[in-house]
This record gives sequence, C-alpha cells and structure tokens, in this order.
Amino acid sequence: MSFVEVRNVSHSFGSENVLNQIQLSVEKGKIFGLLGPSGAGKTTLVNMMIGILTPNRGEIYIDSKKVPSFDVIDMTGYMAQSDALYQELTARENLEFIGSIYGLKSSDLKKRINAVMETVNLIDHLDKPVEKYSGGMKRRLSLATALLHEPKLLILDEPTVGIDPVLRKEIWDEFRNLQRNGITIIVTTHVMDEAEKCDELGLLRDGVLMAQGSPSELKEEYQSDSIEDVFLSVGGVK
Ligand SMILES: Nc1ncnc2c1ncn2[C@@H]1O[C@H](COP(=O)(O)OP(=O)(O)OP(=O)(O)O)[C@@H](O)[C@H]1O
Repeated sequence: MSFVEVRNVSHSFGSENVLNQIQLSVEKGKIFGLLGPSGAGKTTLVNMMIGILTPNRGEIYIDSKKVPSFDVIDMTGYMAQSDALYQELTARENLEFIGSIYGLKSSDLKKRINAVMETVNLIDHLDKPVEKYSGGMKRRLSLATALLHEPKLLILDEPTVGIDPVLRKEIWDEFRNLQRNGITIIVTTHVMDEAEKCDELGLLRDGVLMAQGSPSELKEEYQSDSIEDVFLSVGGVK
C-alpha cells in the first residue's frame, strides 16, 4: 500500500457533484501536487485526507490507517487556505497554543518553536502580535504551525498564495529539505511553475482526476512543453 491512498472517492454537496471516483496514490517522501482551477475540488479532497470531511463514497488510507483516525491527525501537519491564527496573540503564543493541543511538553515545545520559526525565517518576529504581520509572514507562520509537531505528512492548501517569488523559492527550498528528512508533502496549487517542482502531479478538473504522473511523464504523454499545455490538453480545451 502507498503512503497515501485515495480509493474511489466521490462526494456531493447537495445536488452538486464535487468529486467523482477519485483514485490516487502518493509514495512516502514524495512531493505530490494537486493541480486544478478554482472550484475543481482540491480543498474538498485535502479536507477528506485529514478527516475534516467524510466522503459520500470511497475510502482514504494514510500510512495504512483508514481516515478519520487520531493516528493520522497526530502524524499530519495541515496548512489551510486561510490562515487559522489568533490575530491578537503573538506568534509565540499562537505556537504555544497549537503545541498544547498536540500535547508537546513545555521544554520540547520551546525548542520546536525556535526551530520552526528559524525554518520559516521569522525568528526575529516571535513576540510580535500576528495582526502586525504582513500577509506573507502570516502564511509562513501558518507553515510553522503545521511543522510544529514534526509531522510525517504535510498537507498544504495553496501555501504560497500572496507570497512574493523570492520567498516562494525559499519556501520550496524548505519543502525539499523536509522531503530529504522523509516527509511526504501534498500541496494544492494553481501556480504552474510550482506544479513543475512537484515529483508527482494529479490534475483535477470539475471533480475528475484527469491525469496523474510526474511532470516529465505528463509532458511526454501529452506531447506538451509545459504543464500548462498538458492541462489544456487533458481539459479538452486544446
Ligand atoms: N461546504 C460546502 N458546501 C457546499 N458546496 C461546497 C462546500 N465546499 C465546497 N463546495 C463546492 O465544491 C466545489 C469544489 O470546491 P473546492 O473548495 O474543493 O475547490 P478548489 O479546487 O479547492 O477551489 P479553490 O482553488 O478556489 O480553493 C465548488 O463548486 C464549491 O462551491
């Protein structure tokens, strides 16, 4: 069994069919990109992976455990599309709060807070209230909160929205570092140059997984020079 397995998942909200028989698998230590236009169903699918939402049909397994599961919550770091931060608290206070939810001991917690804030390059802003952070700083702090309990799986919903290209590169360098430590990363995006950086891609459109493969496999299969062209081909637009 692969580290992440999505088996025949379908979901509707009322009469709107949002996901249709999604099958995909992600190997341990890979960066998997879920690529698709707005409304394709990316957030719905990642919410199912962490167990926030239960699919109408199908199953999801993470590290051989069926979702939802407390083990999966423990091993997963999640960064939602909108930052779930307490604005009036400082970064340190936000991280202390998250750490207490995960049951980190105070001595470990202090070390982890310093480590994750170093990672996202915010160590000099630890005691600043979040409301004084810029949008990009908030995204980085959200990434820090997702990393705090040393997850084996990171699920990131559009992590670089509102982040400038220089910082985006730094964040991607960090993803590579995490990957070197054996962490599996699932990232949703509609930024094509980010898609090219993933080991494996799933192309989602209108709730259907149109194609899955590495960027080079997909480009070869669809005889395209870029992932953007692949996307247009599988979408039937080209
Ligand atoms: N709680 C909900 N109730 C009803 N409809 C929903 C709900 N959540 C999502 N949807 C619908 O499901 C579809 C897929 O939404 P989803 O947020 O998964 O897309 P997405 O690919 O993540 O888009 P974006 O890139 O804009 O975040 C959309 O048509 C959306 O309106």
